[in-house]
Formats: sequence, C-alpha cells, structure tokens
Amino acid sequence: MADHPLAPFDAVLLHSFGGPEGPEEVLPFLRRVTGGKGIPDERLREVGQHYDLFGGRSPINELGRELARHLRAELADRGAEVPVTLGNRHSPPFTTDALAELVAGGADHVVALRTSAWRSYSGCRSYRENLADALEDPRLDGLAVDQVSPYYASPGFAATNAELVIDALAEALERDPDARLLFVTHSIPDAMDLTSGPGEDEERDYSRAHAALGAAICDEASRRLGREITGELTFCSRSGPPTMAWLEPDVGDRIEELAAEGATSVVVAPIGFVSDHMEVIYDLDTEAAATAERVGVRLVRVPTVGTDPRFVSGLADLLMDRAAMARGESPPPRSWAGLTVPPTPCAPGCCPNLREARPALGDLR
Ligand SMILES: CC1=C(CCC(=O)O)c2cc3nc(cc4[nH]c(cc5[nH]c(cc1n2)c(C)c5CCC(=O)O)c(CCC(=O)O)c4C)C(CCC(=O)O)=C3C
Ligand SMILES: [Fe+2]
Repeated sequence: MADHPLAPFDAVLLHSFGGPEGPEEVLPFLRRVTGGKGIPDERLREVGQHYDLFGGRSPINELGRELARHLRAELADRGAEVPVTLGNRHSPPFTTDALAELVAGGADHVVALRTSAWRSYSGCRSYRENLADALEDPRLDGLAVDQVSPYYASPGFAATNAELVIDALAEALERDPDARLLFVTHSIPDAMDLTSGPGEDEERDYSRAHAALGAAICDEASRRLGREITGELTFCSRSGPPTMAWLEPDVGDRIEELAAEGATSVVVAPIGFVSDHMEVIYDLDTEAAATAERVGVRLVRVPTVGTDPRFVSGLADLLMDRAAMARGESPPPRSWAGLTVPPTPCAPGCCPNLREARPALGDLR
C-alpha cells in the first residue's frame, strides 16, 4: 500500500456529467443524455439551441479539468502525489476510458468524487450506475473503486456557498435595502424528489437538503449582516412533458412575481451547482437575466464554488476522510452550521432508479 495520506487510494476520478465541446458533439451528447427517457424532440431542439449560443460548446469539461488540476495540487501539498482525472457519464473523456487510463498508469484502487453535491437519482445513483457499467470493461479487471458521498453539508461546499452569498448580498443590500434572495437548483421530477435520499423516513432529501442549506446560509447572513435575511428555493432547467410534475417554482417565474410585488433587485444563488456550466450560464445568466431585465429587476448572480480554494480544500478533506474509512478508521463526520454529512449515507437502496432496476456501485463495503 502506498505510503501517503490518501492510501489505499492511488488515483482520483473526478466523476462528472459531461457536455459537448463543439457543434458536432451537441446532438450525440443530447441523445446520450436522454436515451430512452422520452424527452420530447421539441425540448431536445430547444436545449440544442442553448449550446448553439455558446458556439456548440459547454464550459463544463474545461471547468472540470481545472478543478482536477487544483485538486491534484492540493493533494500533492498534503503529501499525496496522485493523478486526478476527469471522467464523464455523457461525453468524452468517458468514465470507462478515464479509469482505463488510470489503470494503465498503475492505479488499482481509485476513489471517485462526483461534481454533484446532492442526493437524488440524477446526482447520486445514476453516477453509481455509470461506475457499475464502466467496471464491466475488461480493461478494468481487478480495479477497486470507492466513492465520496454526497457532500452538500460539508464545510467546503456549504460554508463556501455561504461566504459567496453573503458577499454578494451585502453589496446588493447596500444599493437596495429591499433586495431579495433566491437559491436555485436543478428541477427534478416530483417523483424523483420524493424518493431521493437514503431511506423511507428520509424522503424528499433533495428538496429538503437544499432548503436546509438555504436556511443555514440565511441564518449565517442574518448574524453577519445584522438584519434578518430570508431566502426562497427556486428551480431551473425543467424538462420532461408538461403533464409531469417537476419541482417548482421556476426561478424566472418567481423573479416576475417579485417584480410585481415591487422588488427591484434579486440576488440569485445557484447552490445546486458546483461550476458555471450551461444550467448557470444559460438558464440563469441568459434566460433569467433576460426575464429580470424585462420586468425591471436588477439581477445579481452569486458565483458557484468552482475552484474556490475553500471548496478545493474541503474536497481534499473529504477524500482524506474516505481514505481513512477505507483503512478501517472512523473519521468524525464533517459538518457546518448544524448540517452534517452522514458517514454512511449511500445505503444500498438510496435514490432509486424509478424506470428500471440496474446495478449501481455501492458506496461502502
Ligand atoms: C439533478 C440534476 C443535475 C445536477 C446533478 C449533476 O450535476 O449531475 C443535472 C446536471 C446537469 N444536466 C445537464 C444537462 C442536461 N440534463 C438534462 C436532463 C435532465 N437533468 C436532470 C437532472 C439533473 N441534471 C433530469 C431529471 C433530467 C431529465 C432527464 C433525465 O431523467 O435524465 C438534459 C436533457 C435535455 C433537457 O434539459 O431536457 C441535458 C442536456 C448538465 C450539463 C450541462 C452542460 O452541458 O454544461 C449537467 C451538469
Ligand atoms: Fe440535467
């Protein structure tokens, strides 16, 4: 076993969603994302146009590679000189190929870290299914893969979001004491929200956890800014047929309503996302910004955690904790403002696939 603080792991997979990096990749990417899910063609064409606005290129892979570089440097600073490689579910570099590259470089025990902080089928189990699929590849024979659990409550993610929100809000309130605060995340089908989380008594973990982080950030902001701060959770990027219930309200609809109530500035905090990919630069910076302008509201968009050193350092802590667990130790759970990352959150039945039962890589073994 390697003698460094990340042992027994000898490599890190930064496990991400993927996105097109050129116009010719847009349609194949969309077909892979929606394969068999019955997303109407009309919606696919519409989403394709969002990418067209940015030259057919999503920033997501470049942002992922940048995060991987930062994480690699942070781990090296702590004495763990290991490769950190981006592997995607829906676009090159695919998970299987990224893992095969790590194996070719000598890795036999990889730790996978998702670029999704939250629990739901889309952000949790679907990544675990992707790893189970990847491990069918003969190039990966003998490879062991462990995963970091959803980390929305970790200090690196939660406290960094709080700092970013408080900075933006303080400035907005100086200009406009009536500025409103909206937290934003990806909408998901109501049925997916209902079953998100580790077990029956923990249903709606996706929307409840977002609401809990929003409330904790408001408490911290109230203390720091010396006045009562409230916020609301809103959603973006809804898809699926209109007949199907998805989480609401949509961020744009809520901005219109706030304008009708007389609000003139809105601070929008995308706590659902770790970087400025399409959901942020299109749904918020393009679409919601146009709505805000139309109804005369000044929109301030809070940065995502991205490669903020506080976030990178927090991710390194989580990787070190996971390594300690793999060595049979019991590191204390990380927490911030009363929110705690449970040590064993990914129970075998968590965040079920409602369409079909498929193998998913377990979290702890
Ligand atoms: C919870 C969640 C996250 C966060 C967790 C995570 O990060 O994993 C996320 C991330 C992302 N979603 C992304 C893109 C897309 N998501 C789609 C469709 C869907 N997302 C869903 C949920 C989520 N999605 C759901 C329930 C669907 C319906 C179809 C299905 O049941 O799967 C579609 C299809 C077309 C449409 O929008 O309808 C696209 C193109 C990109 C890439 C952006 C870029 O390219 O920069 C990213 C990071
Ligand atoms: Fe999505």
